[in-house]
Amino acid sequence: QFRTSLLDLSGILPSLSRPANHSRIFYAVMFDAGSTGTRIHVYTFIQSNSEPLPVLDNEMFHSIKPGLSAYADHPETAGETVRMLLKVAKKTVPRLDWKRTPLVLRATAGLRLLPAAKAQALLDQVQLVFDESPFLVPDNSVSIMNGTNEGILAWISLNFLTDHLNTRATKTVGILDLGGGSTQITFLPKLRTTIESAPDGDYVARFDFLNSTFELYTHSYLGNGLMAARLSTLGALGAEGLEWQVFKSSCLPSKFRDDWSFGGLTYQVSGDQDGRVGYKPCYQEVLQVVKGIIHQPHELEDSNVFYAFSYYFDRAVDAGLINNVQGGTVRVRDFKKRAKEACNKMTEYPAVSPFLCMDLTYITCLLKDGFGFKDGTVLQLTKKVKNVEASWALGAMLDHFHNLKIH
Ligand SMILES: Nc1ccn([C@@H]2O[C@H](COP(=O)(O)OP(=O)(O)O)[C@@H](O)[C@H]2O)c(=O)n1
Repeated sequence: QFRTSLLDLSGILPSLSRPANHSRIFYAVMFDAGSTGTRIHVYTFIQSNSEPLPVLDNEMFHSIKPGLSAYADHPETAGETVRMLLKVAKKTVPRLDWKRTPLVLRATAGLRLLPAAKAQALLDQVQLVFDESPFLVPDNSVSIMNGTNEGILAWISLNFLTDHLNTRATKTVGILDLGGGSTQITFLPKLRTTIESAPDGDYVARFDFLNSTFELYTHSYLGNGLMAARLSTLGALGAEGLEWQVFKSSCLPSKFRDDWSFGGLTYQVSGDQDGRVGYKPCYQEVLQVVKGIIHQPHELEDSNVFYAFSYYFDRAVDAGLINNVQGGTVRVRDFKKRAKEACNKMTEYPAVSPFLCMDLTYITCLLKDGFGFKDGTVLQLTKKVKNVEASWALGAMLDHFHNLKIH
């Protein structure tokens, strides 16, 4: 059932279709509970009488910061966030459709990084808000998604939106997702060796499509999202004594000092007044977060085109590499060039964004010394495709309706 559905959707998705005479509109709501924010995606689908399956007509998107994990010690406030976002669903979905419109929430790295009991308390609050709502609450509507699914579902979303999942398509696109807590790489290998030489564990995943099984290289690195990487670089990940410790880095302007929060904790951070500052020492620091942790897939060069989104997109905008609406293509060496500029300009304090040097250097290091991309590799930086968010959320909605049997 999924095959035909996905095929059908992918063929017609690009155009904003008008409902034909005897067509029915239906809605579905996906919440993305990320480490840095919570987002709602309200999808409008059209089911026509003549077609067995629906077409994606529209996505309504809204986000709130910070993420649910910021309320680890106040779970009711997390429920409040979701209740606020539900207003978007109430505005978008006509009242008569509420009771058959499903609500689903999937949490990612923010909740994965919390102690299980604290994460569960947050999910319980969300469940309460869902149960009180006038919408349809399916079984398993609130949960933490595993990293493999996060990578695979984002791959499905992006390939679906770029028309690479139809029968005529001969190639697919890879995805690079840089979240706050975790980062994902997913692509369809051309070479058997890529699968065979992948480490044991969660590096290969499959799902069925078009009479064949797609076998993807995919991995989610927990702790290698951009915000978690900042903490590791500062030596603050899992540290004690946050009240009195000041975490220093050569990636920050030397005169900079501030409080910085992630995952419900606040850290005092500063530049290194006496030590070295700039791109080179910074690269050595961020390398510790990447070296020996990130696996280099066997094939990357002249493999698929990679779509990069989330923080890859945001930081490329901050660095002036791309337009914040259209996105565009950049090479790995462009990130490197801007990282050097940002780091070697830090003496001109106050810097506009004190973490730009660290973030751009980490992205450069992750791409080169982490995944093993070459300086000349081209990345397609994307925020939206055909007005739909580049994210795992659409793939997760398709999985909800059609059970993609990811394994
Ligand atoms: N639909 C979305 C979801 C995330 N993002 C961006 O992705 C980054 C962080 O992702 P996240 O908070 O979900 O992190 P993880 O929990 O996945 O590690 C932020 O820059 C968000 O603004 C986005 O631009 N659009």
